[in-house]
Amino acid sequence: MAQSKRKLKLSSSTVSASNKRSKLTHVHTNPNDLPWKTVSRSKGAWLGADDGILELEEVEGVEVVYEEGENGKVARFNVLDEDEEHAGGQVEGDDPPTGEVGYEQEPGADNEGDDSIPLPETEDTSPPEETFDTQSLLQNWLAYPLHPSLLKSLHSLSFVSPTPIQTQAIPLALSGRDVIGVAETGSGKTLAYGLPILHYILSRPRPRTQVAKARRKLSALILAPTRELALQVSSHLNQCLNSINKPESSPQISEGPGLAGKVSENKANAHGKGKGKGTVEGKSASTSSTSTDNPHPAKSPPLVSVAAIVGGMSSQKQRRILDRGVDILVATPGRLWDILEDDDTLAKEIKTLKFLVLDEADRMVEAGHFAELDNILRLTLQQSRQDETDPEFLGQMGEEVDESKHVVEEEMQTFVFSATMSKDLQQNLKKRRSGFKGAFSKAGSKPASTLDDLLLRLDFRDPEPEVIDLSPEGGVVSSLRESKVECLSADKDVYLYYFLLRYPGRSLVFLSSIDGIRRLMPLMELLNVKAFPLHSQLEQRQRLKNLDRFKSTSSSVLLATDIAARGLDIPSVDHVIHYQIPRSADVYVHRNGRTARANRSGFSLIMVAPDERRLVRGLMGSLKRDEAEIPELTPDLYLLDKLKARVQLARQIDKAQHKVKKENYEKNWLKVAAEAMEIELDSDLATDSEDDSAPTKKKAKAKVGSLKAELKHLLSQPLVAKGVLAKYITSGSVDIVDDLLAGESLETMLGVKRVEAGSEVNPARKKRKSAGASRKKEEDYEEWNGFGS
Ligand SMILES: Nc1ncnc2c1ncn2[C@@H]1O[C@H](COP(=O)(O)OP(=O)(O)OP(=O)(O)O)[C@@H](O)[C@H]1O
Repeated sequence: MAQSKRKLKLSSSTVSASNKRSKLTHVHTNPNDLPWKTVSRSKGAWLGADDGILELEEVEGVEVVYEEGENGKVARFNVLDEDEEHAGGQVEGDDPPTGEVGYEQEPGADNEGDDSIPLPETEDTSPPEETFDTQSLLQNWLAYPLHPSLLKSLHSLSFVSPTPIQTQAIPLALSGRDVIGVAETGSGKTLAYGLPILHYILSRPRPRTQVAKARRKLSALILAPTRELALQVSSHLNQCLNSINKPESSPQISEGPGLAGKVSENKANAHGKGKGKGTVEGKSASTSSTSTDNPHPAKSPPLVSVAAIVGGMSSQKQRRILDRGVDILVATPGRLWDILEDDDTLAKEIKTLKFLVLDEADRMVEAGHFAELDNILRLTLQQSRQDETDPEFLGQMGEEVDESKHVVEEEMQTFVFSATMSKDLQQNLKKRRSGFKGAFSKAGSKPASTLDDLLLRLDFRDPEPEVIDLSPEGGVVSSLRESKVECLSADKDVYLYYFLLRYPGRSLVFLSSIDGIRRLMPLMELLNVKAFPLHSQLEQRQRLKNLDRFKSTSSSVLLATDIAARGLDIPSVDHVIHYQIPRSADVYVHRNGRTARANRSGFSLIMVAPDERRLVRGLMGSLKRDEAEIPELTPDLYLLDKLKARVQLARQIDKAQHKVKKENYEKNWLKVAAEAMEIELDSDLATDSEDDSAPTKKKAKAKVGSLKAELKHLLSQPLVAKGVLAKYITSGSVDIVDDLLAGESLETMLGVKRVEAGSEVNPARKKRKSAGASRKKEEDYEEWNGFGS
């Protein structure tokens, strides 16, 4: 039920009123007599329609004193003179650190342990500071004893409740257990392990001044298979730290004694006008002055630092960041191992980690990181285990390892998370005590796969790591609508083009090879489709740039290899298209997982050529599903046919352009080679390579020009649906006026209604068709011979 809410906000000056020159002006026993002010609620404070609060009021400069009365403790409210209250040395424009207290506080309750926490600070243009009541606004998080600053961050991110994997993993992780978490794509696994790590670091008393002086000791290592995923994980964690790392909002990692110290440090920061963020890939930490007199404020380090170490980016810069020390390191195994080979300090820190996380462990093995990963994991073994893995040691081994010999400073916790992990592997991991020996001892049975082998090398300190398996049946999330389209390989371009025009949105198209992307890119460009490539042969800077462009362009296409299949959290991907069949069921699940994330809806389409049907059947079989269950998308063959001409023309242009480029390259090469060898080229060849107006070149260019003009003309013609008369839209067999007036018509296809892709699929067949029926289907298919190339 909607209600008004009142908050009593105490400033530090009121908490320690006796130390300051505050002047008591009124004493009230009825809270309604206090000078309440209505608080305007900013967008950031919106928690959904059912947060139940219509109006929020706050009161400032009030001291609460509890007095023993006849019926127990009663609250008395001392209202302080406003001017006097701010005369406590507070710097202008700087909000004092506040200790807000819920109005409905139990008499006698201690202010320090109260749940109410300040809202995150905003930039200079911020509205009056707001308060909220954790009890009612973050009640779904209350069961978890997370650091108050983290709760504040969750609120500012509008993460009203934990996701199911977070609900299960966080308490276990907080209680020191090792966790193996398997949950559907987009279900919030990063914070399922990330929040306990941040909580641990934030809860250790560490004043900012100390943070600035000493090199930080690495607390957590998160390993991810791809650069993009590693960068994303670090930025996700930094997102939670944004308000925490601001010097003004939290001068100490944990609330310790010394409120006065807090106040003075905040004042100093206010003079420096510093506001900062966490460190990602060397991005600047917070900038603030530590002295009010310093005209050149020094950079102040973030309270918790997270760094990403990935290949393809300046390793010197990454080494510099590591030299300063970080709390959380997110890395791809390859680059990390490169660095570790010359960085003994870091290697030592890895030996005494508090948290080791393997995100998407199964992909890490596929990505060919086995050797590096294995080397890194060896560093995390307890000493006796390291001996155990040593080949020389193996030869001598035959006895039980004496666990009591281990001297462990602080037990490392291990978290392994993925959306796909076989049940067998989960069981093996759980029984890793015996499995571990099995993996290394000569007599032990061999692990089932490389992944089993690798994961069995993980040195869980927990005798029985907890396995949480929330993976959905069949591997796909319930908010995803899957579909398929059957077509000849040569027609996939036309079908893709049709799909992109018919269902505008953000589409992620997966191809199995980089060559395929290189072939499709120019076609997309010629057809005026906004497409960006993403594959491993692009420079890292370009990869990130393309990802950013895709994220920020509402109707665009990302043509990607499977480096984009795992973990990438791109908001609002409407469609995932499997242009080529994924090579395994896991890849199918992860590719699909780029859409329909965090309970949003999504659509996936798999393009199946006749020779790929067997593969798809196998793929679905591994997911314990029937291929016939996947509904078919029903393209409009009339429009498809019309698009064929455009695609064919684009192909011709591309071919002609390619030929010109190739000839240029060859001739240039010939010229360079001839010069190097000091020989003279045949006159024809020499003229051709130098002169742009040479007849052959001229001819080729003219051909490209005329084809381009033809395509331009075609693209300028509206694509008109069957039965629609473009000139007389109220005539013809289809009346499109209503749709046009309602804005429901698709601009690129006249007479075609704007609909979601999911609404144009044939209902799924529950059971495999009878032999006769499937023969009929094959015949239909033969009949529709496609477009050819
Ligand atoms: N408690 C929450 N409430 C709302 N959104 C959340 C919550 N936790 C995480 N999210 C958001 O959900 C999205 C998906 O989270 P995340 O990337 O961690 O998923 P994932 O399970 O790791 O996915 P994948 O398996 O594809 O890697 C992110 O945008 C994240 O910000």
